[in-house]
Amino acid sequence: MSTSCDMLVFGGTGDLALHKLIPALYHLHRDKRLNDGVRILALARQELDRDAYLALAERHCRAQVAQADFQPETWLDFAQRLDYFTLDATQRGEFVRLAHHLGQQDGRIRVYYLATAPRLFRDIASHLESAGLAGQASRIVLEKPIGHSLDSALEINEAIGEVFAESRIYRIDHYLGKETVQNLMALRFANALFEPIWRAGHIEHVQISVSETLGVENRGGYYDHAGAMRDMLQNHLLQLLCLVAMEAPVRFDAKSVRGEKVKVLEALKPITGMDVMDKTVRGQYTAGRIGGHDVPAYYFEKNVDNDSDTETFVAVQAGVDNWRWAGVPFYLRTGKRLAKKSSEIVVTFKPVPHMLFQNGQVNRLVIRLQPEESISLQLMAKAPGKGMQLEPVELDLNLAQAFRQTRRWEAYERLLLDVIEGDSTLFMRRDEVEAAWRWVDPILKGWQEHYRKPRPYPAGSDGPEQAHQLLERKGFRWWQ
Ligand SMILES: NC(=O)C1=CN([C@@H]2O[C@H](COP(=O)(O)OP(=O)(O)OC[C@H]3O[C@@H](n4cnc5c(N)ncnc54)[C@H](OP(=O)(O)O)[C@@H]3O)[C@@H](O)[C@H]2O)C=CC1
Ligand SMILES: O=C1O[C@H](COP(=O)(O)O)[C@@H](O)[C@H](O)[C@H]1O
Repeated sequence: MSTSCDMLVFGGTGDLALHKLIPALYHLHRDKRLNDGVRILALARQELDRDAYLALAERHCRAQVAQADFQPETWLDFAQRLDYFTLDATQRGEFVRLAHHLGQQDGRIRVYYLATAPRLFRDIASHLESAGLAGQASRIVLEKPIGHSLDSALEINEAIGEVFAESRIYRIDHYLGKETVQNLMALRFANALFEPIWRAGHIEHVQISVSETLGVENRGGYYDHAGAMRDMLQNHLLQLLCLVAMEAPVRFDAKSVRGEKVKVLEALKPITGMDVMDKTVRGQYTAGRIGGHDVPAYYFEKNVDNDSDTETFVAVQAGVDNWRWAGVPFYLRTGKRLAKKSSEIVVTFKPVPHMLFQNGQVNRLVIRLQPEESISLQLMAKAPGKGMQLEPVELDLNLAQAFRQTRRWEAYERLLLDVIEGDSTLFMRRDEVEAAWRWVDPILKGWQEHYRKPRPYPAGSDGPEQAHQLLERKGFRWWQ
């Protein structure tokens, strides 16, 4: 059971709040994880009274939560925690009104969740401070992406840091809240088996793929200025890379885990200038078919420029320049409107030094984050019968089956609870975000100078052909 707190969700009428945050809070309430004293206040400019907001939130929550998990009486109970406050976050004066509405804090924890565009972060932090709302018991949660470049991230971090101490800033990356992502740490650091072979001497290459079937939906205005690199790779995929590549932290706490992750980001081999042509692939979807339906090209999506050069797909060959990983390629790829929704980390081991059999293959560890969560190790075994006919078989750990009685938590449930509890282990520290941008910025610059046009790929495919060539050059293939 959590501690009591006021949770203020700026951008409370937005996509993130209605699709992810409110449903996550509902689930926590339903599972009796929220203290009775947790109050939720959604804020946005739209003029709504409390009833109208509750109706809006209920409609979205019903649509997001599995039918079996949504009970009208539980919703009514949960809704007692919920309120709405109309406020324009750019207007300092409105925070005085907010302070009156909230009343005395009396040491009570206040969580400010900024589910708004990053351009509002600075205003919100400074207006909270001038209204006397940024005291020691308050915490601020920032959504990714933090800025759109290193400079803008530095500016945001600087501005927020003037109001909130780093220990009270929670930079969220919801991939870190996913169950299997944390299982990756359990696999690596709670099993002696893997550590001796988790290094360049034994690992041939690593693939991290996050593919989506969705397009940009109603977020074209944001996405067309971001693209796949800023929206996904700079944060989610690099965080996954960190968890694969980091050294064992001394303790499982915020300081140690984040300290190890930042070392990985700092060791990323720079990709600069013309290197982008060899080491990266940008793609943009054209019209195609997904799940039996025709879908339009990216440049026909709502709020997208119709001669947009924004990438909806990116693949990168990264390298981590340190003792453990020298010479091991890390292939990262992510894209929208691909053939299937899946997120996987695939660690391919080197072949045996001398193969005795005709059809031996390498061992692979496949960590599936979604749609189903599983970890499997591909081994070679002899097929029954005469002769040494080898076939790959899987040692399979299906996490949903292994822990059948437990509902799988959504990432936001865990992370919201962590903020309330004051545990920032699964959040990004300032230097991590900046180190990630420091690596990404030269790639974006290289694209501006040498690689402006993304390669087209039909919606429903597995991305542009060039993404396959990126691996084929080294004799590898993307794991399907
Ligand atoms: N949607 C998602 O799945 C994800 C989103 N994010 C990030 O979360 C943030 C929000 O995204 P998303 O929910 O999609 O965006 P939306 O555009 O759907 O929502 C923006 C919200 O901000 C409010 N808002 C805008 N201007 C102001 C203002 N001046 N004062 C107060 N409120 C304001 C809007 O309400 P109103 O106009 O009424 O003021 C609305 O509630 C972005 O940074 C995005 O990158 C991150 C991960 C996933
Ligand atoms: O942060 C984001 O993540 C989602 C994908 O999240 P997932 O949990 O469904 O894998 C992506 O669609 C969105 O564009 C991005 O902003």
